[in-house]
Formats: sequence, structure tokens, C-alpha cells
Amino acid sequence: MSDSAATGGSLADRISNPNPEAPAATDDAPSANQEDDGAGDALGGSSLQEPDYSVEVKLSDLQQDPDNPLFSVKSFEQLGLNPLILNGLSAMNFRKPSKVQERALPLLMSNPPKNLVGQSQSGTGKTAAFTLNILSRLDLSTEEAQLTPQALILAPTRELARQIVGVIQMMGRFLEGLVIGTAVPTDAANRPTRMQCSVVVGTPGTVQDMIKKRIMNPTQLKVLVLDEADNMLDQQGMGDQCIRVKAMLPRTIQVVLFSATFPAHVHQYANKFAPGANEITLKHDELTVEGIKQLYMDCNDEEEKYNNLVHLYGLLTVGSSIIFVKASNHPITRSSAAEIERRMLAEGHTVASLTGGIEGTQRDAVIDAFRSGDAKVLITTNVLARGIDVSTVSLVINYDIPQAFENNSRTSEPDYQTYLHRIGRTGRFGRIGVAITFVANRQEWEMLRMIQTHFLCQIDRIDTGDWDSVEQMIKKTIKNSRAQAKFAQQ
Ligand SMILES: Nc1ncnc2c1ncn2[C@@H]1O[C@H](COP(=O)(O)OP(=O)(O)OP(=O)(O)O)[C@@H](O)[C@H]1O
Repeated sequence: MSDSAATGGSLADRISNPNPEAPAATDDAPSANQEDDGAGDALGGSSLQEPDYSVEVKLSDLQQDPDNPLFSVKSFEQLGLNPLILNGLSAMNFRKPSKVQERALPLLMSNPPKNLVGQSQSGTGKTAAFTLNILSRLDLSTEEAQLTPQALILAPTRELARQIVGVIQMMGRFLEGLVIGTAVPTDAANRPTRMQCSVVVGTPGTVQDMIKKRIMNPTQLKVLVLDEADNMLDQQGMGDQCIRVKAMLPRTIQVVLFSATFPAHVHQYANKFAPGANEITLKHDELTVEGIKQLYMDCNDEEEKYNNLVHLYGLLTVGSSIIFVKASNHPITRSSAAEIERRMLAEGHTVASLTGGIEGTQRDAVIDAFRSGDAKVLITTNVLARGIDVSTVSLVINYDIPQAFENNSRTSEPDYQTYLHRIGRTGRFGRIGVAITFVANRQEWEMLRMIQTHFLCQIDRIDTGDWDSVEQMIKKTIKNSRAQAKFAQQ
């Protein structure tokens, strides 16, 4: 039954004929503290999580389309990489570079090293771009060199840091003497007394602490990478930590900033952090990924959101999916994630939830269960909006539309960057996915409209009055991605 019909039309209709009794959005706090818990062993990144199919054939079509972010004219061989690194790439089934890899690598690897501010759409292989530069620059000729940090990668969350460690391990597996260290918050018992490794990947607060306490020697560092750089530099606490870390590093260090988004105010700042940098940038309208079908669903109120969610999951058997709820440190928000988890579990779904309120090793267990497919549905906040690469994710739900904050208060604007990063958890590297945003009041509908205008993208309405066609439409999109996979196996 159409719930919107019950109130006289869709939200879109009601905007043109506004209903003053439309429910107001509830208050929310700014994004979660992403630095608050213990460590775990490095978990493999995407390559350990490859689904049992490959998108190779279709991918090669995409990679021949000059308008596609995966397009490239060169091969990895032509980019002048060490044969042992090339072996790592082919073991990971990387056949051709993506556009950002092809463009960034010559800039990154040239000598004398130059800084880089690099932007490309979500899921287009930025991790490999900065990893290949780092692996190419390492001196692993002596044991002392192998055990002294030469490259440092900072990431905003422990999950992303662990994922990057996994990618470097895979890509550098044929490099003898390569040792990678993870610097994420941990309890005292598990804290390393010395970072004896060639590459360190960590979160800024922990790295700052380790350098200060002389656990990590920064004097031989040649490369500093900030992944999700706009996010790190824009958050007050984390931005300060990044600046303090950089101040303790050699002055000649190559600074590399990567993200899918660089809003103008951060871009200015990025240029100060990485002076004289080469730049690879995108326009607003180039940012959305074509393979992600963007939809929205009208809901009359919070309860209807939940009912629609359950209805949707009743209809669909998708690979893995992520449900994003409001980003907040607020206990109520956390419990709303927990509440959805509880109710979904009761419906028989294998669900896990990860919010900023969960502690370190517990967090690792949740993300590991999701990566392995033990939990098919992950309910989370913005804490996992960025960087997380699980290629089986075919559906993303914005249960709450991401909303911008200023001075710790909610504004009436959407958080454009977060929207893009959240939906970018699907449709990775040429795959196809669906992103559904729930709107439950006039303000949310207005934010949705602003998102469409900002990115010049189309977000189609799902008609909840006709669940049969909802089912068909979503299944068709998701089936396309399976068809693509099947095609690739032949
Ligand atoms: N050249 C390549 N060939 C095949 N697969 C690739 C290639 N480069 C990257 N990939 C795969 O594409 C996926 C996305 O890569 P990655 O996580 O680096 O994207 P990203 O650009 O950093 O995304 P985000 O902006 O969301 O952080 C990964 O699963 C990775 O293994």
C-alpha cells in the first residue's frame, strides 16, 4: 500500500503543496569520534575479499571508454614499476591501471618527488595509486632499512587503516623484507614498544602519540599519505593531529593527499598542507559513479521508514548491504542503530552494527564478519562512510540522509561529501549497485533535491505503493551486476 497515498501524494507532491504538519527532523550531533578504541591484526583489504567472480571482461570494456574513470591507455608495465611489484599486481588480478592510477603514478614517482593532491571517484583505485608509489620508493636492501619506517599513511578510521595494511601486504607480497606496521589505538597490553617496519599505516592520534613517545622513528620517512584527506583535514581534532604529525617529519617528505571529494574550503587548506602539489581534480558533475543506481523512498515518519526497510529486505536477496543511520556520538543515535539491528535480527536477517560507540577489538570483529559474509547487513554511521571496500556490497541504504553540521549544530543542508562516500560503498571498480535514500519529511526531501542539483545526478523515486515493481526494478539492477559477473567468468 502506498503510504504516501494515505497522506495525499508523494513527498514531492507535498512539497509543492506543503503540509505544515510534516514531521520535523530530529536533532543530531556531529560525526562520531573515530579514534577511540583498541587495535587488532591487520585484515586483508579488498583483494582478500574478492567475491567468487571477477569483472574482468566487462571491466576491459569500461577501461576502453575514455569517459569512464577506469579508462587507461597505458599498462602497469609502461608505468615503470619494479617487476616484483608487477607480480603482486597480477596476483591481485589487476590487468590495467584506472584513470587515476595512470595519471597519478607518473606524477608521484617522478624525481625529485613532488607533492600531489589527487581526486577520483569512489572505488576507482586510489589505494593502489599511493601504495605503488610507496612500494617503488622503499629501500629494502638492509635489515635496518626494512625495520625503519620510510612511508607513513594516515587514515581516519581503524577499519580503513587495517584495510590499507591488507592491500599493501597483497601488493608487496613479492618484495623481500617488506614489513608493515599498524598504528591504531590499542590497550596498553598490546601496544608495541617500537614500530620496526618499513611502512606504517595508522590513525593520526595514535601515530602522533607513537612519535612523541619515540615508539616510532620518523627521521627516515620519505612519503606521507593522507587517505580521505579532506575528511581528516576538515575535522578539528584530526586536522590538528595531522598537522602535528607532519611537523615532526622530515621537511623534504613527499606529501600525498587523496580523496573522492575536496570541497573548496578544504582544497585551499590542502594546498598549504601539500605545498606546490601537482593536482588531479574532478568537477562536481563528474563525481558520481555511473554504476550506482540512485533511488529514494518516501516515508511518512520514522516508523514507516522502519517498515519500508523490513519490507525491502523481505523482497530482496542482495549480496551484502550497508544501512547508514545518523552520524552521531549521541547515545540515542547509537541505540537507534542497535534498535534496527535488534528488530532486523528478530526478522531473521544476519545483521551486525558498528557505530562509534563500539570498542576496538569488538569493532574489528564486526567488520571482519561483514567482510567474510557472515553478516550480510551492516548497520553503521558515518564512521564507515569512507574508504571501506567490500566488493560484494550491492545495496546501500541512507536510512537517515546525511546532514551537514556547523559549529556542532545541524544545518538545513545535506552533507554532500558524505552522501557521495556512503553510496560509493557499492559500485566499486566497475561493479553495479543500488543506493536508496529514505526521506521522511519536507526538510529531508529538500536536502535530497539539493544533492541532485549539486552533483547534477538523477535520484529516482521508488513507488512504495507498488512493491512488485520496486522488487523488479531493484532485482533487475542487482541482477545486471550478477550478469556482468557471470559474463566475466566465461
Ligand atoms: N587497476 C585495477 N584493476 C582491477 N581492480 C582494481 C584496480 N585498482 C583497484 N582495483 C580494485 O578496485 C576496488 C576499489 O579500490 P580502492 O578501494 O582503492 O578505491 P578508492 O578509489 O580508494 O575508493 P574510495 O574513494 O571509496 O576510498 C578495490 O577492490 C581494488 O582492489
